[in-house]
Amino acid sequence: MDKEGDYESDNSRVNVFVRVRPVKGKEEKATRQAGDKSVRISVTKKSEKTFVYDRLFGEKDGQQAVYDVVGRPVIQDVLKGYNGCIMAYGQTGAGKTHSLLNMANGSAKGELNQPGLVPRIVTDLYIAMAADFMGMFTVSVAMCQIYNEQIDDLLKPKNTNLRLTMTNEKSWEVEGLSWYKCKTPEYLVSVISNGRKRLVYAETEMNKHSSRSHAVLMIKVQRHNRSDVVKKEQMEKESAQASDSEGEDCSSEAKKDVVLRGRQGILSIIDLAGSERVKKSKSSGIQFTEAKKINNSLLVLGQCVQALAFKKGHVPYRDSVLTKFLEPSLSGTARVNLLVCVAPERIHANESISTLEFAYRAMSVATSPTVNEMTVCTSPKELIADLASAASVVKLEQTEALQRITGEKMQMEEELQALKGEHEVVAKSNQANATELKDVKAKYADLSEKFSALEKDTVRITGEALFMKQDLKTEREKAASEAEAAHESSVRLTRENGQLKKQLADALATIERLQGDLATQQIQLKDHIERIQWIETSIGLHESGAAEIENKMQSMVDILNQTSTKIEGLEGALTEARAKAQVLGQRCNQDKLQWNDEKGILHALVSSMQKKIAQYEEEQRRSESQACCSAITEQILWTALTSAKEREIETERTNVKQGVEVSERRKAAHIDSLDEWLKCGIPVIKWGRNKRPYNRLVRVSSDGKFLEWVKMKKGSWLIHTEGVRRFALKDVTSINTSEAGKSADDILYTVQVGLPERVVRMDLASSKGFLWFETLKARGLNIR
Ligand SMILES: Nc1ncnc2c1ncn2[C@@H]1O[C@H](COP(=O)(O)OP(=O)(O)OP(=O)(O)O)[C@@H](O)[C@H]1O
Repeated sequence: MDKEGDYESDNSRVNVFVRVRPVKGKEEKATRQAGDKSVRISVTKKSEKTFVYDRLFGEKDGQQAVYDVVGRPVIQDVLKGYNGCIMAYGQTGAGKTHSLLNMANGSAKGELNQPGLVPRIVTDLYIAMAADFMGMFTVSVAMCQIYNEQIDDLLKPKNTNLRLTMTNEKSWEVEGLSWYKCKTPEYLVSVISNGRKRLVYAETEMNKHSSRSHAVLMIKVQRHNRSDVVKKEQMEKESAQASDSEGEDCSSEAKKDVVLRGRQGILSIIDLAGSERVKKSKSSGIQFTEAKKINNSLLVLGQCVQALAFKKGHVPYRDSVLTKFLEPSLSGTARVNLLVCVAPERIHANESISTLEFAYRAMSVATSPTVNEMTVCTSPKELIADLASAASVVKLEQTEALQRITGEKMQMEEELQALKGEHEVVAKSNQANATELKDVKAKYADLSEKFSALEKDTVRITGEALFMKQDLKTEREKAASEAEAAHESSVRLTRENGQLKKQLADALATIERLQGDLATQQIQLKDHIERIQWIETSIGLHESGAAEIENKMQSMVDILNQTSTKIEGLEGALTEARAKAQVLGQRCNQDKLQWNDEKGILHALVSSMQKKIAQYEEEQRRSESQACCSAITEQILWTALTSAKEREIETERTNVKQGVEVSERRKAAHIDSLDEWLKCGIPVIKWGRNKRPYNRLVRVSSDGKFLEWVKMKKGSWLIHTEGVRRFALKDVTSINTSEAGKSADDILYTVQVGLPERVVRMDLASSKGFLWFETLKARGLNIR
């Protein structure tokens, strides 16, 4: 078992790794990672299946992680002489090509930052070879695709429809497939990139760049051990003992009597086309045929894996070109790493489950990889030349390395020297500055001392000069008094005077000279003071920041002071405003009191008005009831006036009832008077909904065709001309009576006019009304 990081590969069976690519867009996920080896998948939300593999790569695992586990161990095996096979299997669009063939040179869109297994394998392969000095390596590459069950060479486009032929080792070989030797990784990558360009891709609904063929890349690595050289005769003896050994037949090459023993490993990297549901991929025409062939070959692959997993006697390798091609790997002589790619979306859950089941079965396929020994015949001369060239390469490398190291060392030394020089210059200038400062300070002290000494001298000399002047004055006075006092010694005195004058002139000259010296010394002193001031200024520059800050602080203090002054002013204004507010408040209180008074007056006014309104309403009620009384009185009068007529009507009714014949004249006279009464109308009181009485008059129109409901003027029995409602007498459907109360006046008359939907009711209550309506009825005026 090989160990890669925390993964231990198992060479006794196919190693299976599952990679779940990131989910696309906002699709719902059906897969869930459970640890670094198992994946859970659910078709519906309730059912969930768990599968365990050699390693699971989730969305966050990048290409390097996949390479470390799937790719790197296989390279080690191939370098040891085993055949290796890395195969990517999965539904279309699940990430097989992304994982295997993405090139570091960005030969396809979006590949640049995520190189897949192939470029990483190439790099590591050449690094491993360079580190193995005792090995002589030959790397060759071949590429082909299985497209519609046909094998085409990808490195030599004219080589199409190649045949698979059985080799001595009972495995299949692609006849006529071109192999290219690659001395450098750059060349190998460029060959692979060119081959990739010839792969058939198409855009489908499931994948914009869908592989339509199974892509096969084969890298053959031959390693001969420089130290493992045998003589031809010895080799022949050995091969006689073990006749099965692979290798070149050197018998025809007499001069090549030296044999180099070695090993050969072929690494096959297979990017299988993805299985697809035609319904989903919407493939049609050529793409439909391609999909059918792809699905069929993958089906046979599944059957082969199933047969191998269950160790069945027959494995249907020959049922498809793909399985024929894969037979050497699947039958166990190679180390096989299967990378199964899965799409995580729930819409692909069924396909993903089939893929995971296939992968799970593949884990049971047993392998027992064997080392491929091989020999190469060569002559001692060739061997020596190879060793010499290898040695020269190493020497060249050594020389180059030495040169490079020496160059770097020299450069570093130069840099060190330059740094040292710079350091010295800086140190010197520091020292010089310190010395200069010291000198200047000493000079300053010296000059200060001299200056104070000069000052003292000046004071002393000035004092002396004053004393001398004083003495001279005294002497003159003395001389004058003496001249006056002793005329005779005037000559002597004059002479003495002259001498004294001379002494005085000398003294004055001395004073003048001393004064000149003093002035010169003062100028020098001034110069020195200025110099010292300049030095002090330059030294004080460092302190200027502090001074500046102090100034700023001072200005801030000033601002603060100004602000406090303003605040004080504002406080004054505030006090003033408060006083004003107090005055206003007082005034407001006064106004409030006044307003309260006015409010009281208003309240009194309102209550008096309310009283007046109540009085007025009372009066109105009284006048209404008076009107009502007058109406009743009038009714009574009316009743009295018409009682005679009533009696006549009664008689008439009795006559009508008894069928008594009334004389024509009498009848006419009576009818006339009745007609008149009907037209005159009957006053009625209508009680409104507001419980108030309203005066109304019910009469028959002058043409005798209408029943009129006449509105009276408010509170009187005067007819309101506009308030007449007319109902055609022919429409009066019924006049009913009902007893509303006990007295005759309480009888309610309901006059119904028109159809039921236009019913107008006139409710009248009076005995006179009864008579009136009875008369109307008796008159038989169209009443139905
Ligand atoms: N692990 C991943 N990380 C990011 N993108 C991925 C990953 N796997 C696949 N993809 C993206 O998904 C898309 C389909 O991937 P890819 O072409 O490799 O699928 P495929 O399995 O080779 O499909 P087909 O069988 O149709 O060729 C590509 O755009 C690819 O960049």
